[in-house]
Amino acid sequence: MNETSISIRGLKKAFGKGAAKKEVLKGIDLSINSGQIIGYIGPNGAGKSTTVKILCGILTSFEGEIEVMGLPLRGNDIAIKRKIGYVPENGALYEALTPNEYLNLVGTLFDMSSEQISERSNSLLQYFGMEKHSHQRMDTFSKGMKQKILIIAGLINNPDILFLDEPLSGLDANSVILVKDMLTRLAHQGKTIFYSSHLMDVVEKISDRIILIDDGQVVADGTFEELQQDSKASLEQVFSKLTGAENRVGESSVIDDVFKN
Ligand SMILES: Nc1ncnc2c1ncn2[C@@H]1O[C@H](COP(=O)(O)OP(=O)(O)OP(=O)(O)O)[C@@H](O)[C@H]1O
Repeated sequence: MNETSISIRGLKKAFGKGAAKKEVLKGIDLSINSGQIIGYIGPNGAGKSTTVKILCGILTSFEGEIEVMGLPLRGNDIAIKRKIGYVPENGALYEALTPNEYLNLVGTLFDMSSEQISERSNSLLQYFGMEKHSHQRMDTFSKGMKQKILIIAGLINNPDILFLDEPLSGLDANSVILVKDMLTRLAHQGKTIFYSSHLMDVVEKISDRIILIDDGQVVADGTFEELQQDSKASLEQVFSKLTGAENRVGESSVIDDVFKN
């Protein structure tokens, strides 16, 4: 169980060149164990999605050393992609397809047999109450229905590590419960869950360890209780305190000024 599944040393990432160069990740060091739910949080633009895209082998240029399940990411991205799942923030589905067709396509890319694909996708479609829509074109789906298919697609290959970038967007309260329960069970099975989200109440409840980044650097790392530092603060309050938003609250009087007439 608790072996290192992701090791990150001195991770830096910049976009653009010359005067337009922007450093987004400024030296991240993390060691993440399997069987844990990692809540990866931070303000807008802090570098969360960039980190996830690098770890999933989508962004291939970066500085530093990363190992995923003992394999250096550089040079092994295909082997690693076989063992991970990724639920992107703004996932593009092939919407002219039905869920069955789409999941079949994704499973085939992972070299799964058609029996394996239909067994796993049927169970997951049923779990999310989507089995009755399995033959319906996805361009007729609501946002939440599409999101459920993205989550199922991220799990179809039975990944050892599941990366989720704001996975609950569009999901109703019942579906959020289903996802939370599912992630907890998957972690108990030994999978690593790398969960990036702005929904502090969910992160607070499900994470074994919370990593807060701000401006491309880790500013807090620990269990929720450790981040609270003997206070009764909610994760939202801890977040505000550590990322400076707490000091900006008074500025909301600007709103009164703007709309006073
Ligand atoms: N392809 C790109 N080219 C240039 N800049 C980029 C690119 N992708 C991301 N950035 C910049 O990198 C910074 C971090 O972006 P990122 O998407 O990682 O933030 P985030 O923490 O996920 O934010 P959010 O919570 O708003 O989703 C932002 O300033 C963004 O503008």
